[in-house]
Amino acid sequence: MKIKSVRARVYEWQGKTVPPQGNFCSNAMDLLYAPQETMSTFRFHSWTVVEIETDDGIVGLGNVALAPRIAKAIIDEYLAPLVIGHDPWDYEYLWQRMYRATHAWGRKGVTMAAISAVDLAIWDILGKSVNKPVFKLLGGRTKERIPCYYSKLYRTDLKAMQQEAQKFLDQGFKAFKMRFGYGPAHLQEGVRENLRSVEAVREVIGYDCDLMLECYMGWNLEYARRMLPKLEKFEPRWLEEPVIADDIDGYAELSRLSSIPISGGEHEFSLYGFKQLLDKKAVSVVQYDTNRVGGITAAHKINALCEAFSVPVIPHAGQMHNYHLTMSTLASPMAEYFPIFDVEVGNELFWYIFDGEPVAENGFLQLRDDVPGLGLTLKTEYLDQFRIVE
Ligand SMILES: O=C(O)[C@H](O)[C@H](O)[C@@H](O)CO
Ligand SMILES: [Mg+2]
Repeated sequence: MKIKSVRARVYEWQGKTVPPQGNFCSNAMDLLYAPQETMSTFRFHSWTVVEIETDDGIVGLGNVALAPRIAKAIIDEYLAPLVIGHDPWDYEYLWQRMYRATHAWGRKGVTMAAISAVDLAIWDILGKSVNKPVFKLLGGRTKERIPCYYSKLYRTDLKAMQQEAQKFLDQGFKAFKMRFGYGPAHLQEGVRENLRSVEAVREVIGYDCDLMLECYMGWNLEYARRMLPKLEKFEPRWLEEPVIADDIDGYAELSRLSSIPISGGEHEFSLYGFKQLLDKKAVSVVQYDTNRVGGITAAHKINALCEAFSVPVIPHAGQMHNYHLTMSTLASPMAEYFPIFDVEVGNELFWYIFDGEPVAENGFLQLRDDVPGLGLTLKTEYLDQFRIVE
């Protein structure tokens, strides 16, 4: 079998979006004087879809949501010529070919995300060619069902956050991730607001549910040092991305300092990036995203590394490419889950592009043994609300 063609198209959402609310999620821009709404930099309203076809007509689907137009250009210009004409079963060779050919400028960030999208499509082909779901090629079924956590609860007025938490508690979720709205720039009032929002959510879900706290790189080491002792009484499962991804020593200090597990990884790339995080004991929960980190080829290796370090892997984002990695290893106890919502930040856009994504039931997800490959097809229902860039 040989790869015959690689097609990368950008799906740009033109439909309704929920306007960004002020302080709905602390983020890396908050520390700068940024008069415009700071989350505008972190809105994922377009997505690159990769379709790889083999000479015997199998089509594999991949996807990438970071800098989609740039990712498409990298795929068209650099990555497609490196894989066309080759056997997709030589996936390690093809991964190394893409990684090494772009190494001078691409080891992390959008190039690694583009490599991930091509790699996902290759694995989709592998599964389809042997009529097996991808997780069966990685280690098989390690769980009857995948526990997942409800991930949204962007900061808004406390009553609305409590109603949202109640709604999904009633749907059987036992774990919830909420977002802080404030960071160092918002002074003591922001500290108080942050604590009040955690208290409000805990009031609804109680202490028999897990609560994860998301900073999305919006704090810094000094602020996190001040906040951690104040958060201990809320028994968070983890505190996520308190500092920017490059501040690995900052992560390591916070991990040493507090009993609250520090999580991160959605902005880290490649096996080597995670070796560094683990060697420095920077995180207690690893959260790579398979469509960023280097695809399934890289994520599978990182799973093994995390198993050796006894650090759990709970991939960023509830999307099919991550579920196959979680299903196939005991190192990954659960998955993140973004329910279907009106398009807001864009985490939910996946639902508008693909069919096949499992819907959570009672806080669990299921992957089927009889659906080959990744298990996704391209949705047609919302096609008229996208501008497609060929
Ligand atoms: O962990 C997450 O889900 C990410 O950080 C979100 O995608 C981002 O939108 C911030 O909430
Ligand atoms: Mg996060």
